[in-house]
Order: sequence, then C-alpha cells, then structure tokens
Amino acid sequence: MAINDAIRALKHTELPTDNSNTSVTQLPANILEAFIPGYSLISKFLLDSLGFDITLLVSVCFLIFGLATSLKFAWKHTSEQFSEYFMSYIRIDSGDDIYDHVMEWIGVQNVSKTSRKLMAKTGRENAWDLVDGDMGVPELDSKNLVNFSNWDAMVPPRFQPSFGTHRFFHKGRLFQLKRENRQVMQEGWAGSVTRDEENITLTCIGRSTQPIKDLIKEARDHYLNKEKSCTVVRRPTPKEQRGRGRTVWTKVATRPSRPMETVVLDHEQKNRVLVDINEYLHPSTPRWYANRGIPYRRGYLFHGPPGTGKSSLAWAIAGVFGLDIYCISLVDPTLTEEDLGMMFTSLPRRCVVLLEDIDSAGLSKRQEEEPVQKLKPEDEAAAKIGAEITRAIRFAQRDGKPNKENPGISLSGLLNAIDGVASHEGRVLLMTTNFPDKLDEALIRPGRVDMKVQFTNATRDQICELFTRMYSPDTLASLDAGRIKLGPVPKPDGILHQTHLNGSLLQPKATKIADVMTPPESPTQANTPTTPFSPSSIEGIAAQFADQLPEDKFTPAEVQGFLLTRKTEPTRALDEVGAWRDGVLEARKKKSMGKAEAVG
Ligand SMILES: Nc1ncnc2c1ncn2[C@@H]1O[C@H](COP(=O)(O)OP(=O)(O)OP(=O)(O)O)[C@@H](O)[C@H]1O
Repeated sequence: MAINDAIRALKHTELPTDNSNTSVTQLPANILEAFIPGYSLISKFLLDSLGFDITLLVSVCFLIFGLATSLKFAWKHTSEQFSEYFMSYIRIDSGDDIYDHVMEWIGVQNVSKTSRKLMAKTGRENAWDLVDGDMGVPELDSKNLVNFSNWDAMVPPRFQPSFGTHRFFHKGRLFQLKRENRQVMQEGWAGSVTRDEENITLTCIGRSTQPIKDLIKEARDHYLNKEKSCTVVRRPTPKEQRGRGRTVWTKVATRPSRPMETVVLDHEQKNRVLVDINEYLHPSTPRWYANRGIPYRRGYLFHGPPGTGKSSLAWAIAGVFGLDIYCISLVDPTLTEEDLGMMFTSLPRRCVVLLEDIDSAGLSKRQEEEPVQKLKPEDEAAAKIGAEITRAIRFAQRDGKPNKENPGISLSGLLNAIDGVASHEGRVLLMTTNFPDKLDEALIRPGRVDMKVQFTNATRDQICELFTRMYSPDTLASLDAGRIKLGPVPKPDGILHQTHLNGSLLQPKATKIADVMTPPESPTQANTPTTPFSPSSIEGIAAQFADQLPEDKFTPAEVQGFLLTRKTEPTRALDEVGAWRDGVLEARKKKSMGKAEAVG
C-alpha cells in the first residue's frame, strides 16, 4: 500500500529545477508523505514553530536504512551463493552417536571457553564417575562418615556451545558449528506428543568435506579413547519417544567394563565361551558363513539358579570384546512385536544383545503345541495358574487393563525378531534364564542357541576364588578389561577352522583360561580397602574358608554378599562363616517346611 502511494507520489513529484535550498539528499516531500502519513503537516509545524526543516534529517535516515537493507540483502545473497559453491557441510542428528562424539570433543575445545553463547551442563554423568576420580573425592565428616553434601559443589559444570552459530579454528582451518533445536510433533501410542529434535551442522570453507570428516574422526577417537575401558549400555528408547526416523535404542549408561577375571566360573567353561565368541567375531568368519549360506548369527543361553553369574558373564563378555551391550526386557509392557523387530533390525554390525530372564516373559512353551496328555492334572493346573499370573502381571503393568493394541510379545514374535530376514547379522545374542526347562524347544534350537552354559551354585574352587579376589589388593590389570587378551582358538569340533580360517586361529590343543587372560603385571595399591595379608596367606585362609562351606549349596552371590560385609577382615570372615552357613541352611529348611505345610 505504502509502496503504491510512493509510486503515485513520485509521478506527481515536481523535481527542483532551480537552485533553491533543496539538496539531492532530500527526498521529495510527496514521497516522505507516502511513507509517513501527515509528514508535511509535522514538517510544516516544526518549521513554523522551531524554524527547523527536518526533511534533510529524515531523508538521511531513509537513505541509511535503504543502504543497510540492500547491503544485508546483498550479503545474504552473496554468502548463500558462496556457501553453495565454495563451502561444504555435514549435518549430524542428535539421535546418532556421532552427535555425542562431536559434542564431547567440542566441550574440551577453546570454542567452549571463549564463545559468548554457551550451555552449561552438570558435570556429573553417573555414579561410575567416582571410579576415575574426575569427580573429586567426597569429604569425610567428623564421625568419619562419607559426606556427599558438598560433593556436587566440587564438580565444575561442563560447558558446550549453545544453540546458534559458532566459528572456531582447528588445525589452522576455520570451521562453523551451527546447533539447532526444533520441536516436532509425533504420533505416539498415547496420542501426539511434541519432542525436541536437535542437530548440528559442521561447515568448512572448500569444496571438500574431508576436513569435516577428519574433524569427526578426531572427535570420535577422543571419545572412544575416553571410554576405552567402558561398556556402553543401551536400552530401548521409551515408548513415547520411539518413532519414525528416531533411534529405537537409547544410551542409558557407560560403565567400567567388568574384568573377565572377576567372573568366577569353571575355567574350561569360561574359556570355551570366550574362544567361541572370539572365533565368531573374527573378521574372516562372516565370509565363511556367507559361502555356506549360513546366517551369520550366534546365540548363547546362560542358565542356572539366580545369583550364579549369568549377567556378570554377559557384561564381562561385552567388556572383553569392546562391544556395546543392548539390553531388552521382554516383560516391558510397552514393548510390541513390531518394536522388537525394529530393535533387532537397527542393531549395529557388532554388539552384544542381552535378553535377560527370558523365562519370565510369558514365553514359556507354546500352549497350542503343548501336548496336553503329557501333563499330569496337577501340573496342568499349575501351568494354567502360572500362565494366568503372567498375564495378570502384564495387564497390571499396563494400568490394570488388558491392552488389545499391545498383547505383548509372543514366542513367534520373538523368534521372528531373532532370526527373521530383517534381523541384523553379526550380533552376539546372550539369553539368560533360571528355568531352561520351561523354554520352548523352538527358542533354544541350534541356530538360535548355539551354546548353552550352565551356571551352578558355588563349587569349592569358586568359593576359594571369590575369597581370594575379595581380599586381593586391586591391581591396574584387574581394573583394565582392555588388557585381557584372547589367546589362540582351540581346535573345535567343526570344520570351520580347517577349511576357512587357514589355521590362523587354529591350535592343536584347547587353550586354558589362564592363557586367555593376561595375569596382573605390577600390582599397585588402589584407594579401596586392602588387607595386610600376603597373597599366599590369603590363599591359605581361602582354602580353610572353602572347607567350611558345602559345595553346590550356596550361590556365588550369597558367598560374595557374606564376604562384602567383612571386606577388610578375612580372618573374621573365616571365624564367622560356620555360624553364617548354619543360619542360612536353617532358614532355608524352615522356609521349605513352611511351604510344604502351606501346600499340605
Ligand atoms: N560366578 C560369579 N562370579 C563372580 N561374581 C558372581 C558370580 N555369580 C554371582 N556373582 C555376583 O553376584 C551378583 C549377582 O550376579 P548376577 O546378576 O550375574 O547373577 P545372575 O545369575 O545373572 O542372577 P539372576 O538370574 O538373578 O539375574 C553380582 O554382584 C555378581 O558379582
């Protein structure tokens, strides 16, 4: 409208023809009138009352404004053209691991100190930070109790570039980091939800993205170096955040890798598992599988009573092979078969998938295929009650209502996810159960479960080892899972090695676990409580301790629990173990008598 008025005014403008006081910088009054209604009145009023002609001033302002706008437009256009033809960029979404790598790296760069637009983050990541001392040491109060009240204050916050554009030099090259955040609507199972979606764009001058790729690699190396001896734990992304284009796995923690030595298990058994996984993960193995048309997958079933080390071994395996661990709970009430399939599809090429307590997921033997005549009437009743209870628990977890939309994971749904066409190959699948007999044959057939590892209550050797480990001084080696090296793979029963692995992994005799793990080299005292006992005297006490406990009666978890409450006093543990043993056995007896009475 104003533009039209201005054009109309221009037509009627009488340009000065004489040498009057109108200069070229003065815009004709008609134009000004078009832009500022009532301008001539104001101007006349000011001229009459103050004797001051504002036309010149207003004209200059207009010219500056016009010039600035044109420059801005020209700059925008030129920079767009420049970045189009002479700059390269790489965009990274927050759902990707590279995002964490770059942000972690950028956090320690100068730009995070000098930028005027920063985002502060609490320095605390998780409880494991205490391990590497990054977090300072909590104070001891007057009563010698550890006091965490001021602990957080000792931890400096971390700073990262905030949303917006940041420029920084790296290795003599100018980079630009643009961090953006936008809200997106997403249809979820509970209706539509908005969620924040972040991304960063790294830009550099030049027609090649190589400098940015190098920078990302450096950031990745920095990150992985920091987390070298850690195991990254991932779990399914919460239901409401799962969705199209969004990762289905969320990193929930990074914890120090569990050293394999700390899992007390029959050495042969442990070695067998490690060697098998090592062979499976060997770079040449996928081709061997492909040449024979065998799906490149391997599954392991760890079974045994609770507290015998099944999960511990899974964690240690992830640590030894430097793999991230992906944990799935099949009793998660929000988990659908579709989700499960998507999760298996989006696994990385190499990882450990841990399906814990697979028997408690209501996946026990397929009812439709269970031969009814095999069951005694009382067993049948018990099985029905069991199934009802499982269903009730699942319904209760879903707000007490049967959820028709999500009937849970069926056995066939799980089998499809594990070995369906979409399932990613190359992963190590570890399943744990306390009741292997309850599992459907289909779930544990070869190809899905290739090796079964039985865990038992503690044997004499295990008790000795648990005791010795508890009272040994910490060593650098025991804290560093990366030091564990796998020795040569023993000759297995299959033809795999003879035909394909060129003997590179082939050894004539089975390797002992002692060969598999590097022994501690130079023991160094750590800050944790230590005992004044020499290793040989600890071994002596351990043998006496083990003599006091019957074999196969106590789980390693129980023995560990007893020792933990006496963790600096091995002799006290030895003195008190007899009473503890009798107490536990007595309590068990009473409990089983109580159960028998209740049944009777
Ligand atoms: N064989 C073992 N070696 C070392 N520690 C063990 C062993 N078994 C159990 N523990 C200790 O006992 C605790 C429980 O062990 P873990 O969770 O591995 O048992 P689990 O068999 O997986 O039990 P559940 O079946 O209840 O999941 C852990 O603190 C672990 O350190």
